[in-house]
Amino acid sequence: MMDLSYAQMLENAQRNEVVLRRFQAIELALIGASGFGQFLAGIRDQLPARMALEQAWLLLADSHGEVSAILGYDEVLPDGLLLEREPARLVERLGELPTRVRLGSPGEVLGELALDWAELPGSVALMPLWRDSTLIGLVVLGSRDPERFAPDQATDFIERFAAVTALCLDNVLNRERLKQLGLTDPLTGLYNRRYFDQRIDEELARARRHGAPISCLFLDADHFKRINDTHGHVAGDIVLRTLANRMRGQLRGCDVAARYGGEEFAVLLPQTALGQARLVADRIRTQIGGEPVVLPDGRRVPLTVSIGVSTCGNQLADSPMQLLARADAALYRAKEAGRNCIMSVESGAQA
Ligand SMILES: Nc1nc2c(ncn2[C@@H]2O[C@H](COP(=O)(O)OP(=O)(O)OP(=O)(O)O)[C@@H](O)[C@H]2O)c(=O)[nH]1
Repeated sequence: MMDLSYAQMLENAQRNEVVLRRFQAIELALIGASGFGQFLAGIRDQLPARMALEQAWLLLADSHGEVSAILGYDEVLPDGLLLEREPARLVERLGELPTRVRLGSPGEVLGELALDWAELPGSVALMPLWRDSTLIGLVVLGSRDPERFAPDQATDFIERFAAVTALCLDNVLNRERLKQLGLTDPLTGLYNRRYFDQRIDEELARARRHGAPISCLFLDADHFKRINDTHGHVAGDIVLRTLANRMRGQLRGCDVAARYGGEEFAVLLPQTALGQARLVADRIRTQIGGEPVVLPDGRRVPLTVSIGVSTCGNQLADSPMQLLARADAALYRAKEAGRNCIMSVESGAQA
């Protein structure tokens, strides 16, 4: 008896592990989506493929047509996407405000919400996407199998997945908003210099108010001209994109990373003192230089970066210009010192 229940527990745990891994794989795709198109493909294509489902829909609350404007959709929407201009009507059709995941037959779960199903599913899951007490959208998953989603099943994994999806959707819409406002760099998806210059003023003022340190990194690809000359400009662009992605992977959500010029990048690290900023810089340097960039045709391009670090410490008297100028001067010293290294300067010190 004991053995049997233990075996069952083990089997359940193993099954849960597999489901969790599948969700995590999709979450990674959603987190990494650089634009709304990729995000939608994650929901519409990858989610059903990985979870062995037939269909998935994304419905977005689109009050005042803001989402359509950001995404540039007029009449024609991509497959798998619906926009609801009057979100209150979504709730009306569902019968109640969906605060939690719902599982069951299409009638039970969706009420009068009509989706253009290719084939009416046997059972569905409805995931409400909430951000800051606002329902920003819904994901509806459909399975041919009537038993697949049943009202009495545990929903912990799907709830968690819904929370991550909502966060990613919010991010991706914000990113699209910024793209539209011309504050991101189209090649790398990082912020552009205009945005960075604006944020450095705000962040320095905030650091002053809170008496918190703030650091700045200036980062430049080494011998980038040689990369362009050897492999061509298109390859150079791929290398810059890879550099940006590798850098982004080492930063926190509150850090501000921008493409400052051609092959030059700037990062603001709020609440970060010099020692910590050097550690971050070294992580970025190691990550970028760790492996060559592999081009689509298989060519491998070695890549390193030099980084200058500056910090506004206790006195916080620096202007944004001074913080930037010191990081730039430190970067120059890193180049002088042979590249693929980090140089730093603290507040008040000469670079
Ligand atoms: N592919 C590509 N190249 C760019 C872009 N922006 C700038 N560059 C190139 O980046 C190169 C920068 O070269 P340099 O400033 O001489 O510096 P470097 O070769 O990186 O050498 P060091 O910085 O001294 O290590 C130039 O050849 C630019 O044309 C871009 O968007 N795409």
